[in-house]
Amino acid sequence: MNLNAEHISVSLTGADIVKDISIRVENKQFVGIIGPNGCGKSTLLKSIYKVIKPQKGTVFLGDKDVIKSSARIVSKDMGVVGQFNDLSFDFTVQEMVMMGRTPHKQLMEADNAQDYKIVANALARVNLTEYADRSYLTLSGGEKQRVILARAIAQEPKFLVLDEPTNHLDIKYQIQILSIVKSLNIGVLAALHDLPMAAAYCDILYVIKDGSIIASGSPKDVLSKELIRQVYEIDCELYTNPITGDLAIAYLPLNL
Ligand SMILES: Nc1ncnc2c1ncn2[C@@H]1O[C@H](COP(=O)(O)OP(=O)(O)OP(=O)(O)O)[C@@H](O)[C@H]1O
Repeated sequence: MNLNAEHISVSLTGADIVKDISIRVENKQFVGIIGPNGCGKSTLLKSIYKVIKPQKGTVFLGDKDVIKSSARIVSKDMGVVGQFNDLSFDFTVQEMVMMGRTPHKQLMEADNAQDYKIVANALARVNLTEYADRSYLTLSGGEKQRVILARAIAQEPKFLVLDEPTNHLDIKYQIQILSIVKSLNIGVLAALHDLPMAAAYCDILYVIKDGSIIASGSPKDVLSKELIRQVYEIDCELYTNPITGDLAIAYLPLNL
């Protein structure tokens, strides 16, 4: 399913945070958004998944107008793994993941055997089968992150938005989460911090600085030491990892 966000502008408390950004995710592409802390990645994603209403711009998922459609309608197609997933009330892991089934049910419709099967499969996918009866609030940050991904998988979305999905995760689970997301074979828009990881998993990268896109294209075309210096204010050398053949980055010390 294609996502087409055009001319998105968001101002918060008088400050222009997202400035006329357009982003396109073609069917089944994995598209990454990179940029330094505070550049507007989360704000842009929130305006795409309906938490913030942008002052200007349009968002279409397939032929559905995301901004004008109800959250319930959009959630039939769009899954979201946000940055902060804390709750005021406690639920079991299984209950949390079952919430992913809500968009597909009528009001008060009971969970059926098929829902339980989908939830069990989603938990297995993120290696949390044994955690089904655990209290969500007692989990570590990384375990919570995997539960939220399982919830999104149980939702069976046609498009997934991820805001720094590998926060809190150790290296094995960073790789696992991105590999699972890739294997879903649906359109993905993800804000990512780790540049080599973004290069390895994304078909297209958009680079944001101060609320504007300053570069976009394939990771190979976009990532250069000049761009990384311009965006992150750090010197580096890029090279090809001799073992994996992937892009690798050696960051050079800051002169403090
Ligand atoms: N509700 C708000 N009111 C005022 N300013 C806000 C609000 N939400 C976010 N901002 C500001 O907007 C800017 C962009 O924030 P955003 O969370 O989009 O950045 P980000 O690129 O996702 O950063 P990070 O990589 O640190 O998660 C920041 O300066 C932030 O302080």
